[in-house]
Amino acid sequence: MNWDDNGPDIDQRLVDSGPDGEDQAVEAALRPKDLDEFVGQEKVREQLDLVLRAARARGATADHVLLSGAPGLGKTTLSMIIAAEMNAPIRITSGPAIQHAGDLAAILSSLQEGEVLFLDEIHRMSRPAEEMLYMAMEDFRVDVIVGKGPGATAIPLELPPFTLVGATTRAGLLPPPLRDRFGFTGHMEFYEPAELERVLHRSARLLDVEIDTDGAAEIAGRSRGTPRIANRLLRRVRDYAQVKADGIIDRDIAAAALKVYEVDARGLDRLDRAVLGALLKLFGGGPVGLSTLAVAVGEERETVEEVAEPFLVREGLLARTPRGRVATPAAWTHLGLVPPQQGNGKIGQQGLFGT
Ligand SMILES: Nc1ncnc2c1ncn2[C@@H]1O[C@H](COP(=O)(O)OP(=O)(O)OP(=O)(O)O)[C@@H](O)[C@H]1O
Repeated sequence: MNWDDNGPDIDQRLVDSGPDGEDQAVEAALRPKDLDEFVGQEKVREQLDLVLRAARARGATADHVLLSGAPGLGKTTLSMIIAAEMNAPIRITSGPAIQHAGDLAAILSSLQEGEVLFLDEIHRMSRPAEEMLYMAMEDFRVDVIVGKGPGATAIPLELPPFTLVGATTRAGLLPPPLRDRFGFTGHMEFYEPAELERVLHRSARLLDVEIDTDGAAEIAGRSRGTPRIANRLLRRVRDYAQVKADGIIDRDIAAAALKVYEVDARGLDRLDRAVLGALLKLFGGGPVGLSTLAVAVGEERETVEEVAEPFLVREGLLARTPRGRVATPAAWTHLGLVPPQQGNGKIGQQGLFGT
């Protein structure tokens, strides 16, 4: 198995919150273009609106903005909205693409006045680049080092004022000196089902797909609080509706389509249910060690820990304890099983997709 610091390399899952090739093509068309169109995230939206309005009123460049939150919640989208609201161009790059301070100097020195620089995964930048960024953010200046060893000289380079929008999945990973240089930090939360329904209705309109209220609710409930996943599920349900029905998405069509794609009523997929199923059926709900659980489902430890568990924990279906992994009562209910003290872990009446 390939395994880099991005996480385990398993087949792209329908419920993965990272982008896939098809997403990248479609996402551009589905991105809200201004703050009014951007669904949910009320706090971040309201605060950002103030920051941007004030900057516009002063005729100044907006303060640097840090956006933290899980993949697919709209950080890239918000950075584009910031540029649009400031009527400024945007440059998009990412931490892993900037390994040398020189890479960053080249980008910074080519920015136009007022330009927005979106730096995704800012926590994965190299240390020398990060240190150059401190000075660039604060003084709009960088020192370019020319030559090596004792003869090396630092040539100061003035930069035009710009707005840095940094995105990170975990603000806690940023060194405090970097975090402190952002004038505004917005934490993006997972979306409520009702908000995802609004995202879905909007996307369906743009994709020219007919969907009713119940159909949108059915997809929203399975989208793990993430607009990217909601939009991806919508496209798969649209395919099903076109091939198997009249193209209109209602609750039954959405449920039938997502049964085919093995995404259940709470958004768990085959891997999630395999982990949960093993924990319940083979180990009586735990506690069981991670390695044992991984062997039981035929996956790597990292896959179970990094890919399946975070959502199961977030959903309150699994707990990580010092003695091992433990299923919660909700896990038994979700898989239609009866906890041992009530009935020795026998399979109950409910089917997996009906719960
Ligand atoms: N609030 C929202 N309203 C409507 N659509 C949204 C919203 N947030 C995200 N989306 C849609 O979800 C998709 C993913 O959003 P985006 O690329 O901005 O996420 P991200 O947080 O930058 O993810 P990553 O960290 O993986 O780059 C886009 O198609 C975007 O249109």
